[in-house]
Amino acid sequence: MKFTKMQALGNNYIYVSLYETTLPEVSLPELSRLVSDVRRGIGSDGLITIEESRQADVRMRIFNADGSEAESCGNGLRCVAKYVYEHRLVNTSVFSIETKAGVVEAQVHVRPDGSVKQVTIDMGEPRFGAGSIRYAGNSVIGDEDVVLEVGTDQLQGTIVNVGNPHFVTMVDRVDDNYVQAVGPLVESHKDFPERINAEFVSVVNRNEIDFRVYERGSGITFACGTGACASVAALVRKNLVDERVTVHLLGGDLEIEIRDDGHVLMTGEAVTVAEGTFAWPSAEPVFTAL
Ligand SMILES: N[C@@H](CCC[C@H](N)C(=O)O)C(=O)O
Repeated sequence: MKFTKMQALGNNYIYVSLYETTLPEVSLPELSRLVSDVRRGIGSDGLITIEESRQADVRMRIFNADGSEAESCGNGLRCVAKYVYEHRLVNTSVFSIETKAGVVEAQVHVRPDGSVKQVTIDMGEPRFGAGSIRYAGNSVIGDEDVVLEVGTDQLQGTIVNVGNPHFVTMVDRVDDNYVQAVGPLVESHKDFPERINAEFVSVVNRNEIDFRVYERGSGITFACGTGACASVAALVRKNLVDERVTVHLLGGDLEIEIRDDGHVLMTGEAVTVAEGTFAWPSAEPVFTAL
């Protein structure tokens, strides 16, 4: 199986273009678990396939490192956009990408040598509150917040659906130890039957925020594009930041803009790390031992 490893702000996936290669006879969740394993596979935050679409110019599917399929992936969308443009699977710099959550628009910023380093994605309009996801709790506050019982603490956060689900909590200062301790409890909280991505954000000023994430199905990652979009959308709704915000993530910065029509625009890097062939037959026995 041919693959490309790409990363965006350190959020790295194995990309498999079904235009150019065939998949081994294994389910995609299994394949994602296998390639994501840094010791027995390749090592990544998950697997992304690039496929033909009936509704858009191309289609992507995203699987987390634990094999669960997500609806969307912001960093993945930017890498897919770079990939399909540079591989001439599209011939315009603005094109559409189908995800499990619907179709979004990508714009690649083409450099003089024809390569792409920066990509903007129009992520569409976010939805807010318990009604925008599968929520099984009974602790709703206002239109968009819920309170979770986490150990002996109560944690208030904003629910935002940007294709996939997010719980955005404000903290005084981002703290990686806190994210490691509390993130998994939020991700798998009983109030979220489909689990959730947990974001911890602190406002630096009206145009900058610090951000950490514990991703559903992948744990702590260096960056989460949809999480950054969800966080800025939540903070704009609470009038705590302006409509253009630089999000400082563990892996670097993302520029997020909330347009007048409510659409969230995300701009940031997309980088190719390696291309190769995954030796599936020799890997198979290793996988079955997992
Ligand atoms: N890292 C991604 C999000 C990947 C999916 C997420 N873990 C989920 O399960 O919803 C991003 O950049 O948005």
